[in-house]
Amino acid sequence: MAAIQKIKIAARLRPRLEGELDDDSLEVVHPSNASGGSSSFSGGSFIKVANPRDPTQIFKFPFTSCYDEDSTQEEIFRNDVEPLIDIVYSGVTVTIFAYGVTSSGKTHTMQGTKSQPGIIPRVVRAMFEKKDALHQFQTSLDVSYMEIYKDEVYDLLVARENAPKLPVRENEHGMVFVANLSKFPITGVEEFDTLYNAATKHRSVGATNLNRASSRSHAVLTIEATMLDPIANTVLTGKINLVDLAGSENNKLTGNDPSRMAESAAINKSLSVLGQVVHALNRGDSRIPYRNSKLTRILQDALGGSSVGLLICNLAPGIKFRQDTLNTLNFAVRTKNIENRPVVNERDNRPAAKPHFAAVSIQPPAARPAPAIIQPISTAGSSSGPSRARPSLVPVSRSQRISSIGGGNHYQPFGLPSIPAGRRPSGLPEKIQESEGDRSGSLGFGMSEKEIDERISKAVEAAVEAEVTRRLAERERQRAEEEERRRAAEAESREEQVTRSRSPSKEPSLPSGVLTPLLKRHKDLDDELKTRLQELERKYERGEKEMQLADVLSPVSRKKTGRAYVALARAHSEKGDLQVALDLYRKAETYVPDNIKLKERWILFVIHVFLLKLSYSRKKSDVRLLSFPFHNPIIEIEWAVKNDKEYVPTPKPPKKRKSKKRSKSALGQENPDPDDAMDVDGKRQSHLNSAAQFGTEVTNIESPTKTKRSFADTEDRGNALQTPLKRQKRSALTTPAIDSDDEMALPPLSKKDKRPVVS
Ligand SMILES: Nc1ncnc2c1ncn2[C@@H]1O[C@H](COP(=O)(O)OP(=O)(O)OP(=O)(O)O)[C@@H](O)[C@H]1O
Repeated sequence: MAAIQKIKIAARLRPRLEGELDDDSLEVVHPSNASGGSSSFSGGSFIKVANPRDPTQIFKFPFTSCYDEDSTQEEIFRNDVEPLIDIVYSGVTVTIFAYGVTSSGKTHTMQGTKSQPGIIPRVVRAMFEKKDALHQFQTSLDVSYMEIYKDEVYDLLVARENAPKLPVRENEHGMVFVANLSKFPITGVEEFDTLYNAATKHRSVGATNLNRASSRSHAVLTIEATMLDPIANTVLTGKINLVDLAGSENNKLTGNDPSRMAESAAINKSLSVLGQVVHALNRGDSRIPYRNSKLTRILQDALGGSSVGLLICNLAPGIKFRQDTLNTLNFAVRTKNIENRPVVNERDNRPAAKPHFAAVSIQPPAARPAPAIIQPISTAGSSSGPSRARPSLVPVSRSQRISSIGGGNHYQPFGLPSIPAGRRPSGLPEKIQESEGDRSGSLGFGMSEKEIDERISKAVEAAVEAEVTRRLAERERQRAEEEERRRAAEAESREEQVTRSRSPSKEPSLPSGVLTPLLKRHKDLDDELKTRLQELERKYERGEKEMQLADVLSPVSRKKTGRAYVALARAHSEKGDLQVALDLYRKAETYVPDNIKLKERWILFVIHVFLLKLSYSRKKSDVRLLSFPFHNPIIEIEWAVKNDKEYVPTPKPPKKRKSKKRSKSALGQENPDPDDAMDVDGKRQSHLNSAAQFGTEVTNIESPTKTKRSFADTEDRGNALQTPLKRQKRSALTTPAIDSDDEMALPPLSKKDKRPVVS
């Protein structure tokens, strides 16, 4: 297991700016404070914040380094940053990032001013100083600088107008990099300053209420040190990423205009993803959402990866920032649990031995090339308990070896190992060499190079020939087997056919002549079935279309269409086109399937039509309405109109006898006997009762204030036969209309319609 390095956290409180109120909402407490010491960053210090909701409650955030408002750039650099330079020169990637709310002093800490240079210029100077001390290496430094603005990556070292959006990619080893990002070699501090000052002007900066020069992007400056060991012919590559994050913003405080708002949204989103990544790493999630923003993708190696990390939390004083301060501190608390597994990036430049596999025939096999290593090489005793850090996914090719840092505790903040003597620069962690294959490049078998080559060619030819022959033979065998199987199957099926034709049929044969009418009947049925099916399909398609149309309409349009269909249905029912009316009600229902009242009315209407049809069919041979099975004047009028007869009202039955059973059976009866209906008053009455009862039920569920136009109603109005027949017919057949106060309802009945029944 590689040694685990937790991200180190440093908190820095900036001094109050002009116009900011003096309050003690935030305080940096050092253990030496009590004893009157002056140390501003010794261990054991913490940040003290009062709970905004309950000021009596105090939160304490202990960090290894806590810097108060009097701390200097020099202090921070010497204490927390300088030790990391040696780690960079050991071939490890180091990432320092400044995090905090807008105007909390991130840029001041990272970049600083001419009079108070920040971490970046100090790191560069220190890098050059160290480089000059590394006599045994041929060291070169390169710089690259990018910004992530609105989740797009731009090269800050090229003129802004020429800077395209750069893609973030992953190499074959799973390492994330920014494609086409320029990298400039730097030979001295002045050269760097010139480049950096020019690049800084390209960075997106804007004025907000809180900061006159607020960074609108995240900036990542990388100094890469390449150290060639000319004797060992190996190359060490160390990097330091200096990240000045844009600050989280509260748009109420910043007073951002729309363009600033868009920037702010991008900043806040990427910072939120950063928070999610930190949270996920803390929980030990299997999926870390690095890919959710460019910022986290680029910082992936620093967060749970193979680099050493330092997070500087910048804090702004004052109640105004208290909530943001708490957020920053909470973020810091989570981040300090993130475990990285730093690895040394070393590339072996020595030429690899040729894989002289042909030599197998004449000598024991040469050592095989070392396979790529996905995990850092383990260091005994370097693991400290169960780890939640992701294993580094940086694989190492044969010529690139990675060693983990572990063991001793040379650098206090990161617990790095002590420096071994030798050609290594002072303070560099020890590499663990993996076993190498035979690197001599010479077989030394007493054969000339030419002879070996010839042998190789022969061996290869022979091997290829043998392989080709083997494969051809194999294919031939498979083909023969397949052919055999096919023939056997064919023979089997032929045999089966012959057996079947020879053996007498088990089914008894029908006498001639019987089959033909049966077949004919079967065909007729078949045709009928087909016609019915087609009809059904047509109906279904029509319904489908209606449903599809209903699906795309807005609820209001659906309601309107449904209402229109109801109106049409009503018009048709008035005309007596009951079938059409039925269809239209059905359509209306497609548009307003949830309208229960429409459903109820529709059911009543269907029953009504059914009863009507039933009565007509019964009356075909009878001219007298008295023989009508139900005491239903509407139907009687219908019948009279349709048959051009005079309407004679049926005398009221002497007494209503309730018989649930009969009534049920009457409704369910498919072929009622007309004579029964004629002779037995009770039976007729039961039909009537059932209908009336049904109508009453529906009426009961409606509001008593509503106009009730149930089936029972219809009957009452139908009783008003003394009115002209036409109106009676209309009022009777409009029965299934919907309540007037229903959304789908038609206009309420006129007063005339409602007038009392005249008997
Ligand atoms: N330690 C400090 N000493 C003196 N002045 C400071 C310090 N820290 C910050 N400032 C001042 O506070 C102001 C805001 O600082 P800075 O621009 O660095 O904030 P920031 O966090 O980078 O803001 P943003 O996220 O908006 O870019 C600047 O005027 C800066 O000079």
